[in-house]
Amino acid sequence: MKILPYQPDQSNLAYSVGVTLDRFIKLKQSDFPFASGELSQLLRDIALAAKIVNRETNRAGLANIGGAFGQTNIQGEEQQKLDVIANIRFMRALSKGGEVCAIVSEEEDAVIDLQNNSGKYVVAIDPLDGSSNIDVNISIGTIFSIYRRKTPIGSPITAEDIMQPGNQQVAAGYVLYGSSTMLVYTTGFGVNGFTYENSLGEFFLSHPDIQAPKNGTIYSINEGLEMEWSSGIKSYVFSCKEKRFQSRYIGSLVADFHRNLLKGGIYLYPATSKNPSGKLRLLYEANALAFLIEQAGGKASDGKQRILDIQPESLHQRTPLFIGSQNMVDDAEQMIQCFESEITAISH
Ligand SMILES: O=P(O)(O)OC[C@H]1O[C@](O)(COP(=O)(O)O)[C@@H](O)[C@@H]1O
Ligand SMILES: [Mg+2]
Ligand SMILES: [Mg+2]
Repeated sequence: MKILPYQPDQSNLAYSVGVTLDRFIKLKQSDFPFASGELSQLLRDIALAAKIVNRETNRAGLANIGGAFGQTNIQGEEQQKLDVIANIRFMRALSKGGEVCAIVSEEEDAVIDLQNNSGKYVVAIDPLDGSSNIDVNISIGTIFSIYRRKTPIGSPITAEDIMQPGNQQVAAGYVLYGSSTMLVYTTGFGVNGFTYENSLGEFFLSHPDIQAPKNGTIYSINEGLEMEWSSGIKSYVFSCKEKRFQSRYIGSLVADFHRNLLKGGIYLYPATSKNPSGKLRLLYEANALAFLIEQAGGKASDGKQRILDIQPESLHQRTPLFIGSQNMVDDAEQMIQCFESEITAISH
């Protein structure tokens, strides 16, 4: 009986499909000798729900799942059907998985206690990001943050478990439902992106160890709100125009963030009279993207402080957000603070 050592094929006849997300999670888990596999399973549960929501988004136009749901959420925003569907899908996957004790969702007024005595993790989630783009076939996403609970497993959920600053995240990521569907995440050891291969039903590693360029030439801001900008924001955006930077704004945070993460750029959503604390939510939008951008060598600020150091006070609290390439966010912060200190000086 002949036994030969396996020789990987060199002919390139069958191209390598790459590393699946499952295998990657397993490989990365072995980096942590004391890992018990729960976080790995939780990431798999999120990936499964993402595959289902991906299918729903692909056929949103066909299957009468486009359009408004006919209710508003606690933020007073009209819920889209896909907001509600995505919320149901992620809730179900997270509750069935068994790793999670509580969920904070954009679409739920209160904390959802899964009454799971063995659940170690708290998840904050924006099930469907970019809702205004659902019906017009523009990229949308899902954003998630994962924390370890602070109180003993099995004890009642308390504010201590929920109101954790972003620097306590153990993992965070997003799913982008675009021309291709991608899942990008970090567990605090770099950022990796996976592309969904529909026909195989698998996410494959396509963007290993993503690094955000220190500088960029793209700025993303809703210019329709210019009348409400502070002079610091006006002067920063003007400086971008002077440098002939490109203005790119999709109106889906995940999609704008993803482009700027790969190409270099800055996304700005400042405070406005309509949203004096900014529009984006700290717990399930800003914190996750801030963890990712820092892991990729970029920066995230509210104009004054690091997003990840903000102590949350309410579930759906908003924050101004300046996020992207390190040097661009530094510049924006400097301009914002310089104008604000001038205004303070004048007012005294
Ligand atoms: O329409 P505006 O004011 O520019 O706001 C767009 C921003 O609001 C959001 O749609 C808010 O997120 P949701 O769609 O999850 O509510 C972001 O994705 C996007 O960046
Ligand atoms: Mg959102
Ligand atoms: Mg949303």
